Amino acid sequence: MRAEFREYRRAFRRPLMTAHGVWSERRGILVKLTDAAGRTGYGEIAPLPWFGSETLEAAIALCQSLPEFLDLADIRAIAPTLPAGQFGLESAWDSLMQHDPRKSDLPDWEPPHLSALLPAGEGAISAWKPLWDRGHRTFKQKIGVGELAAEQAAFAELVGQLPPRARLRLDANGGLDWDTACRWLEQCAVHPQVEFLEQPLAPSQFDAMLKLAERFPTSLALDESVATLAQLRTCWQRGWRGVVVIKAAIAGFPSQLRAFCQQHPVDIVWSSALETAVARRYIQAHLVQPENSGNRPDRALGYGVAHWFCDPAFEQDSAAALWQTLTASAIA
Ligand SMILES: O=C(O)CCC(=O)c1ccccc1C(=O)O
Ligand SMILES: [Mg+2]
Repeated sequence: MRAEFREYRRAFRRPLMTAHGVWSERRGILVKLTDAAGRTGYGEIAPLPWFGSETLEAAIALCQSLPEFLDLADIRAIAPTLPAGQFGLESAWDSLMQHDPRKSDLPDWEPPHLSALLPAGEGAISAWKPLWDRGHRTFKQKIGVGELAAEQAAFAELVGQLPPRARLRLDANGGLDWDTACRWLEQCAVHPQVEFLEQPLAPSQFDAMLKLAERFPTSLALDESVATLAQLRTCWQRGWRGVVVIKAAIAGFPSQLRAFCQQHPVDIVWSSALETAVARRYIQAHLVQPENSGNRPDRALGYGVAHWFCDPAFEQDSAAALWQTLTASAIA
């Protein structure tokens, strides 16, 4: 299998504001595998170092270290310290092996609906209605970005406006401490539209997160704590039975993730790492299936972030066309 790699770098239309700071462009790598018969498979390495994956530099070094002609053993040997690399190479391999040109690779079941990401703070108040009118029923808002009092005032206004059957996810990206997490959960307790509070505390605060989950009625979700399959395994072994947000693009080998999800009744929310359509299509076709979605195949997908890139080529379906636009940035 001949392996080629091209780097990409594109701005978002609007930056993602989280407790980690402002993120305004995505960098990553497209992978192209070609077999002796000329069949191709594409994959994407989309690292998220602030989330716990490898850096782009480490991913580039991986691409440079792989042989030009590789087989499955070379892919399986990619170190667990390179989870986005494991995903990108194995998904490219799967795409080549499983691609049947007579068949669409779109799932043959109706996937759960998409959660729409709202701006942080009071920006959400004018943003939710047009999204509701477009059919979104689940929303997500970042918290822990600005000042607590202002964020809680905006939250109260937002939940006051949302129809009772709307669902709202709050995502703190690990930016709260015990006291502020309690103050948020007190607010959430009186607003049944809140589906869950995502990653209130830093991943190092696992035991405190278990305690919080016991103390308040609102569900908690882990995200940064379960960035990779290895972390998901550890949290499961340590007793986490709440929601887990899975960003498959940085979680490691998709085959192992699939096996884990089929063997354990995990309450999964599949979520974007703001990857391009290349990884997104693979994830939606090969992972977001009822049999891989633990006990809750009805959770809205964290993929309501389409059109996040300025460059429309990054949202389109054809990996081959996107590959062509990146000719100038081949990794030698
Ligand atoms: O999960 C979603 O609904 C949207 C995706 C999202 O919020 C996200 C996107 C990129 C990086 C981190 C996160 C996050 O969940 O923290
Ligand atoms: Mg999150």
